[in-house]
Amino acid sequence: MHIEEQKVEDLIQKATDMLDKAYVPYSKFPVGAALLTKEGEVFSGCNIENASFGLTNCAERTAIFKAVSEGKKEFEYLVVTGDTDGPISPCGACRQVLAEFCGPDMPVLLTNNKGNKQITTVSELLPGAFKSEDMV
Ligand SMILES: O=c1ccn([C@H]2C[C@H](O)[C@@H](CO)O2)c(=O)[nH]1
Ligand SMILES: [Zn+2]
Repeated sequence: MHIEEQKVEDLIQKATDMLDKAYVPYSKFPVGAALLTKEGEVFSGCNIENASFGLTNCAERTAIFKAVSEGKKEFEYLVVTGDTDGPISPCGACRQVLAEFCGPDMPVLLTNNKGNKQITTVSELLPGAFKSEDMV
C-alpha cells in the first residue's frame, strides 16, 4: 500500500500537533500518532499518563481507540512521533493492538522531531502476533 507524499506529510504534521496535547506529568515524554482510515479520515492520538503508571495509554493506542470507538475498523497508514534520538519505537502493547486492528502489511512510519524516518509494517513490528484466528 502506497500513499501520496503529501498525505504522509499531513499525517506527520497531525502526529506532531498531538505532542502539545499529551498528558505526561510523569515521564515528560510526549508522543503523537496519526492514523489514516481507508475512508481518508485521520484520527490522531497522544499519550495519556496516570499516577498509577501502568494505566498509561500510549499515543498509538489512543489514536486506534478513538477511531474504533467511532466505528472505523479499516486502516491504511499510521505515523508515530516523539523526541527520540532515532525513529520512535512503539511498545509491545501497542504492537499487539496494531496487530488486532490493522492488516499485517499496513505501513507504519516511525519518526521523530529531528526528521528521522523509518518505514515499517504491522507484521514487522510484531512477527507471529497472537490473533483471534489462532483460538480453536
Ligand atoms: O511509542 C511509544 C512509546 C512510548 N509512549 C509513551 C508511554 C509513556 O507515556 C511515555 C514513556 O514511556 O511514552 C508512547 O505513547 N508511544
Ligand atoms: Zn505503546
